[in-house]
Amino acid sequence: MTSIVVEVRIPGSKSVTARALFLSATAAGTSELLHPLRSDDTEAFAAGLTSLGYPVQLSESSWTVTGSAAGPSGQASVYCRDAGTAARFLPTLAGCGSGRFRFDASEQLRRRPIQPVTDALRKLGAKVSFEGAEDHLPFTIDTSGLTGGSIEVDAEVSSQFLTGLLMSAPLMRDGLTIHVPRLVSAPYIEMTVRMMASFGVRVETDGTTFAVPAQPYSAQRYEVEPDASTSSYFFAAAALTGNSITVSGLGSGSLQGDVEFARILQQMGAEVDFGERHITVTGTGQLHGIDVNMRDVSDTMPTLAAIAPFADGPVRISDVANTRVKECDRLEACAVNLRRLGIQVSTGPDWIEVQPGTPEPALMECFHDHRIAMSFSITGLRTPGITLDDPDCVRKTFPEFHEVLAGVRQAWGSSNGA
Ligand SMILES: O=C(O)C1=C[C@@H](OP(=O)(O)O)[C@@H](O)[C@H](O)C1
Ligand SMILES: C=C(OP(=O)(O)O)C(=O)O
Repeated sequence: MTSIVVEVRIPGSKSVTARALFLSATAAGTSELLHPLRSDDTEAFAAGLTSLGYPVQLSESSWTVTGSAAGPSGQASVYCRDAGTAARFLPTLAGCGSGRFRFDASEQLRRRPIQPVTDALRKLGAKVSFEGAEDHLPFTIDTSGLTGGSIEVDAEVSSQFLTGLLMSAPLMRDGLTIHVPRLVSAPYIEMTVRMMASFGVRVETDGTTFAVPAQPYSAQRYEVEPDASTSSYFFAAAALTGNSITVSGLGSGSLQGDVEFARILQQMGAEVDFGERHITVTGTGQLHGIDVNMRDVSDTMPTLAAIAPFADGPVRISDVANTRVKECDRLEACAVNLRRLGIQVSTGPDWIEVQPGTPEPALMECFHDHRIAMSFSITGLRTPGITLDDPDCVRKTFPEFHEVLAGVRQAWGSSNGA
């Protein structure tokens, strides 16, 4: 079977956009971000920086950030909406300033863990007062700058705790050495270290200790690469339907660990051309069962779980405990929806196993989680009649998802002569 390759334009990476915004804000001068992601999460991040005194101007294809080497000063209130990145990265920046800074978020994000961040703030000299539950948002930071020095941070629940501290470390009086006994989602830390280098700051690391001297960032003109986690839905769609898709701007040089999702599809039987700056996935009509550890790429766990029933054997995904503390408990959310489709599934504390089967039409419960909505939309390519209870929740990272998916289907349809 020959299939026509459809190229899909994927918006900028959420994680790269958030880091580029942070690093631009803390570099004296004006930085320009090219092709950033415009979505609920990155708008919350940009608005948070603007509230802290680092104005971000948003236009269609580039954003301009007016940075300053000094931490924020005075009083500010930051509302993080649903964005884990904003809640975990911005408080340490606020701590490096001088004044009183209040942080709050949606009900969903208020429930998510943040204690390693607030513990670190206190150890480094700030006062943190919680309004409701201890060690959760909302809280207020009273600070006159962070001393820095040496600290231990457990990043087993989220790597975002470490990223916020790393990016803030050059602003601390003595710089910061961080000992990290446990780390999940390690590729995101590599991304942080590589992007800090792009903005002029070197981190010395052996993988468990990270040493960052006090030093200035430098302003940049920075190109944001397409989002690899978002690309996973289109790669999965191609693998599932026997079509071909290319994403340009992603490949072996990517900053994002989630590009590895394409290689998982390859192990399952898809044909994958993994270039330096493009990835093409072609469905072969074969999708094999797999036993795969997704600790490094867990944002793509729901993508795989949602296409798993179509494999010719069980799909077992392991080492993904922290997907239980994302926008929702993603292991349970996948299990609930797969069962609604009539598929046999079992879960444990950090794993899910999906049996092969033929999904029946059903209403999918999104749990206000963009990744659940996008993943089960892909299941719908093979099972007409699958609907979502909250299709708009995709706006967290990809407001145009449904339109773009419809466009890809149409392009495939016409290339197949349909
Ligand atoms: O640093 C980042 O940009 C992110 C890190 C990951 O979180 P965890 O480290 O909590 O797994 C990922 O799930 C999230 O979407 C973005
Ligand atoms: C976990 C995610 O987001 P957050 O940055 O809110 O943690 C996600 O995008 O899948």
